[in-house]
Amino acid sequence: MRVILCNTYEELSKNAAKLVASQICLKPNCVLGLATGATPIGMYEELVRLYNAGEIDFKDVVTFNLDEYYPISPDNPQSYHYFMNQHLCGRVNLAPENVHILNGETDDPETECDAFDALIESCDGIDLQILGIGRNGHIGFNEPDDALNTSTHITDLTESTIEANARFFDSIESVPKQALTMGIATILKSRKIILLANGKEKHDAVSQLLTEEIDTEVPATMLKVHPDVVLICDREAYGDVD
Ligand SMILES: O=P(O)(O)OC[C@H]1O[C@](O)(CO)[C@@H](O)[C@@H]1O
Repeated sequence: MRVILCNTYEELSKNAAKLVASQICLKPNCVLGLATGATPIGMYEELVRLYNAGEIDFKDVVTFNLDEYYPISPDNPQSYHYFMNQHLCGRVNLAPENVHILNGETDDPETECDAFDALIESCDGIDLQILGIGRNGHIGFNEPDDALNTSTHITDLTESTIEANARFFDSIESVPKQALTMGIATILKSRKIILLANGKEKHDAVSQLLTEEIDTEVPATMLKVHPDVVLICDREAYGDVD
């Protein structure tokens, strides 16, 4: 795993956006796997800036989002549909038919998840997957457990994730208790992966990732089997602070 250590969140965001922009320039019809949460917001800001400067074009780019709460309406400002529209899709020329986000309102989650994996396969897989990391080491919403699901699936959120994400909701009671998420194999099939982490809250997860053996109780450690992962993190997350 290559590590790019950054001094600031701005530097982290620009480095991540630069790698995404290079992917788009190399392959204008590339398939991107996208993440939500607080961490990638700066990267999306930078991508929008590059788009407005005429440096990248999203016309033929295809996207698949990692996860979505369940149940949740796409109109809910805390849904990942809403997030993506606000931070990227509504601000660049991504074609709506090329944007794929799991439906948090489906009454048949299993069929929804199977169809999502099949659609990724039919697009010849993900070229570049962006990931954040949960405080407990989750990637997507693959929570620590004694076994991990390989394909896209519905999952229960842990108390730790519900508490961490309550900051985005009116109250902890409003945080959905479940989510739909790409599975570990869905993520690992991506040709290249960028993992973003900033802030001291992520230090334990990052240090477990870098120092521990593969362990389903720290789902991010599964990334160690992938040949092309870049961790872009700040010094607080890395632990390199005075
Ligand atoms: O960037 P944050 O808000 O700390 O979230 C960490 C990760 O957890 C999630 O909320 C769940 O997948 C992701 O969206 C994010 O990458």
